Amino acid sequence: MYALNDNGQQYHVELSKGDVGRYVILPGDPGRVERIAKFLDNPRRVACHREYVTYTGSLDGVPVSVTSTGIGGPSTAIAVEELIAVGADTFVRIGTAGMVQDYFDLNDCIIATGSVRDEGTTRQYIPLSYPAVAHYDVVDALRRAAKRCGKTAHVGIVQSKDAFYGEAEPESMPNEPVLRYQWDAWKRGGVLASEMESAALFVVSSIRRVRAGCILNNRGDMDETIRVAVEAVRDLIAADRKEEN
Ligand SMILES: O=P(O)(O)O[C@H]1O[C@H](CO)[C@@H](O)[C@H]1O
Ligand SMILES: O=c1cc[nH]c(=O)[nH]1
Repeated sequence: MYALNDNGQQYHVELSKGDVGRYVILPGDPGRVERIAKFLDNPRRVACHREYVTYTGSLDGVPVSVTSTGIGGPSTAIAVEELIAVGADTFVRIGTAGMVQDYFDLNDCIIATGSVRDEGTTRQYIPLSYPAVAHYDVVDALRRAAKRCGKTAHVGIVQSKDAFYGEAEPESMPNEPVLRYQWDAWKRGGVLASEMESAALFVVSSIRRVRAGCILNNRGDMDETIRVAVEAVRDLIAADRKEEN
């Protein structure tokens, strides 16, 4: 099912079984991987190919990895598929986002419970009536971790799109009336923020029966958001350990 390169590694992420833990933190930006990896014990770079940079370290003695997804659904779906193929089963995306609602403080973070599938990748997996939802375990772990870290978190639906400039500069698009109409609909519907990867992450994860969640940041301190995500992974590790024993 999965494509391998000449070294027997996953074709795009260049990883093999044993290179990553079951818990993987997923930033979009490859430049954010090392910054997140510094929160792990003994992090080391295990792969770097295209937009996919991977570090593996540990938390509480359990292997945890960080892999960048690149921008958008296509590269995210590939990362998630290939990470699952080498043993990952729990994902936490850490990303930046534009705020749809205007009542947030710029320091607040967003925890996604689901995503509007306003992108093309997941339509190639399953009809649009299938929801893009985060896994309850990960949402709950993120929510509790934010509280412990003293970070205000808004929990709810986000939007995943393909065209960054459709959000950033709709006036430059022939499709401007539709973009504005839709943005207004998301706002009235309570959508919290707009980004580009969570729908692909949630749909692929649901279909493959693994767990995924997502925490987003606007202009706030990224290290604070990373700390929340790392705390949430610690919680998941502890809860999984308890369940296994
Ligand atoms: O900060 P990351 O994780 O890359 O996420 C957001 O930033 C990029 C756009 O600038 C898109 O990938 C969007 O989803
Ligand atoms: O406004 C923004 C900021 C980050 N990412 C987005 O998709 N939109």
